[in-house]
Amino acid sequence: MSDPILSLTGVRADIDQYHILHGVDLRVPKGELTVLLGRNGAGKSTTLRTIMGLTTVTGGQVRFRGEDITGQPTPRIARQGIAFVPESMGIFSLLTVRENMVLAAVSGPMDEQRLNWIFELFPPLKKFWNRPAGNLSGGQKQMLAIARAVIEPRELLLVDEPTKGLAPAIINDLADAFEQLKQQQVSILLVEQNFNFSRRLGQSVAVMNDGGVVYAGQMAELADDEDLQQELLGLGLGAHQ
Ligand SMILES: Nc1ncnc2c1ncn2[C@@H]1O[C@H](COP(=O)(O)OP(=O)(O)OP(=O)(O)O)[C@@H](O)[C@H]1O
Repeated sequence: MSDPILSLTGVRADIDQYHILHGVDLRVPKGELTVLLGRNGAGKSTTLRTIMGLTTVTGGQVRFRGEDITGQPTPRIARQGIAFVPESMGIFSLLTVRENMVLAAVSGPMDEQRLNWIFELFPPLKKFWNRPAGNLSGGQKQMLAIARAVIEPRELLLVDEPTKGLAPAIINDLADAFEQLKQQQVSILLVEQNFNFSRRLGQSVAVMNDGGVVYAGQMAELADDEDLQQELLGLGLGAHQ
């Protein structure tokens, strides 16, 4: 396993008065796609939000490229090179695809070469460039959300459940795009519930339960071990999503 670009050690975090994370240990290897799995309410979204400085950290450490970023303000964490696509996607429905992208390029005009790379990753964005984002399909909106996150170079991409509510054909297109991001050695931490999507893309995997990581390893091992899947995720034989 290569060096981690991101590591969490014993991270505890609260939302309001609730203790949600109870000591999360997680390593995201550089240049790989890591999937964070777990049942509903296990703490996956909260882990992403905690990395971005959006919860109250009460213990432990988050390190990015070896530097301690625990509890830093969110804009500073983003500027250091972490992009975040929340489950709500954060796109502007009334603005065109182009306007959404222009707003995401906060450091200045969009880099044309990078934009062409994004069009290769997500052809529908080029096709619907001057259409309101609200008119896009669910999968295309997800593509726009990811495109906004990577329009400026980012070393680590956090994506929260991109397949949620998408039809299988669209999930397949999205998986193709993630394959390409992987080939570009973008480090990615993906929260997912869809095990087939996860096993196709994931190199490393961590499984959460009740605010902590209960399993971490290579995805190939978990994908081959149906008993372990059943134990950790409640997936039945042949009943993968
Ligand atoms: N704003 C909040 N106030 C109180 N509790 C919250 C809040 N947000 C999340 N929680 C609780 O924190 C726990 C972890 O939630 P989280 O959303 O991180 O889980 P998850 O693994 O991402 O699951 P899901 O796939 O359902 O989103 C859950 O018990 C949830 O009810």
